[in-house]
Amino acid sequence: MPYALGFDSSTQSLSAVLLDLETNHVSHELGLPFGELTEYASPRGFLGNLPEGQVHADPRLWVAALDMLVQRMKDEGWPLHQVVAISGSGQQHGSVYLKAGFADRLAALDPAQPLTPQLEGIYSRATSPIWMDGSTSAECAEIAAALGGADIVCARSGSVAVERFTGPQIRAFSKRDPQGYADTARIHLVSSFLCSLLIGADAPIDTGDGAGMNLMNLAAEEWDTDLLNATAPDLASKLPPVSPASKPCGTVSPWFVKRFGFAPTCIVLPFSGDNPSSLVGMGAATPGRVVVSLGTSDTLFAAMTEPRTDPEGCGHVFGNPLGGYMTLACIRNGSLAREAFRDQLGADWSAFEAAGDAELPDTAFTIPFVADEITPKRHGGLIESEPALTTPQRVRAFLEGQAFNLLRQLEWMHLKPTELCLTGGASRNEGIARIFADVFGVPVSRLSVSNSAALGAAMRAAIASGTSTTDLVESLSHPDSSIQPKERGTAPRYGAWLASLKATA
Ligand SMILES: Nc1ncnc2c1ncn2[C@@H]1O[C@H](COP(=O)(O)OP(=O)(O)O)[C@@H](O)[C@H]1O
Ligand SMILES: O=C(CO)[C@@H](O)[C@H](O)COP(=O)(O)O
Repeated sequence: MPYALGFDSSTQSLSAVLLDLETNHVSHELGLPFGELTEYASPRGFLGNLPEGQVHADPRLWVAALDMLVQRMKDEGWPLHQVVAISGSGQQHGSVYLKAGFADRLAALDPAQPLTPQLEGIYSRATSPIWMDGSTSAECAEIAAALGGADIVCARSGSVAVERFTGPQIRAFSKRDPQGYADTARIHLVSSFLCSLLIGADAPIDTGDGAGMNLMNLAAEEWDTDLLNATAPDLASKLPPVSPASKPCGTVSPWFVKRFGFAPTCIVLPFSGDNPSSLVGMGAATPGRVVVSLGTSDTLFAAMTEPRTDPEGCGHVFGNPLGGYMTLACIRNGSLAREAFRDQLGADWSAFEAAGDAELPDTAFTIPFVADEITPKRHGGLIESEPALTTPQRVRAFLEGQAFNLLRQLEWMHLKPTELCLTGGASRNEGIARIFADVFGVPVSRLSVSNSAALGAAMRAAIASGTSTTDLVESLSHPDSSIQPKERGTAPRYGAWLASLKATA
């Protein structure tokens, strides 16, 4: 019986989904929260105590997690020898810096030894900046100036120069540590780094995740020489090639074959970003379905046929792994802000469940930016309009504020959804899902598979091995029964919220 396997390495965990290709159903699912790997001191997947604005992760954590997760899959009896195709995805924008000899090291791995120690000393930068890093405003301005303006960077790459994007992060590294940059022979995204481990060679960067770098020419689907030159010296030689997500880039390496029993013929597709991969998993790669992902970040995305950029400069165009483009807005104050507010209230998630039933006065709203926000750009600081609300009301106002901020993205995206598909860790909370239905004024649905990014990766692998996309979407991306919005809308509060948001600009 053939199987397709998908991985997803998001901010806080690595997960895997195995598809049975005879029935087109999920046969196995497993997740590994990075906090379990205590030696990396990253309970949330990233390191603490860095200079202001910098958020980095230890790349060895991702390597160790891959080794550990596949070992668990083997121990649980997953039919790894019957897997015919694998793909995966990674949190977007994060980058890994490697010395010369990375590919040689991968090719010479000893299957009797774990992965992490065999890659010691190969990193030219000890830590990897991730999407939460906001420390590169100066570099964004320099790149925009070199290209002749923010609008030119946006027209070419799909986004204005953005602090968390890989190009500005590479420029910052080349300025802060010129020797470390000179010692770097290869720069990978989280996605292409993990794919490299799997194939035992340098993997390409796919057009979905590649569009989140401010380095790829969106129309040509190739590195943009002017953007490369504006970013850092000799950058072209340090990047792997760009590839469509659908073109196999190798087979599983001997290390995985010998250690875990994969078939040497099992093909590997380029990994993509977690959001592009989730677009596939949610059955939204064909325009029509609008997805909200409530993971560490909150994102709203949809497929689109023509690239449409955000006049405010916060939204993005990425490649759609199944062809064409996708539109995306990313909110930094997602799950970690919900957790901080929950803890501030001394509550637990049941208060968020209960908030679905709370009623609010028309004047009550909350600007829910606990930490600095990127969409829109604002300094952190919670603003609650009404001092005397109950806990369920305060939670409702907070969640409505988060939903309002995603709702307003529909305008520049020119989207008018008739339904919203929710995914991500917080989407399982019924109260949160109900509030999103009320704010958007449309029914909300969810999939039974919780990790839509790993599912999308497995679906991409299945498509490459000959399964029809339509059959997969029909079997796997069929939303469950939907939550209907309440009759009484949230419109008056939305107006007050928008006015307050403008006033804080
Ligand atoms: N019952 C719940 N209610 C609200 N949020 C939840 C609940 N369970 C998990 N979460 C949130 O889900 C988040 C993790 O989501 P996930 O999609 O796994 O993140 P990522 O993919 O970014 O690693 C946690 O930070 C947590 O706040
Ligand atoms: O920066 C973005 C998208 O542009 C984030 O959405 C990252 O891709 C992290 O994703 P999650 O871990 O929150 O799923």
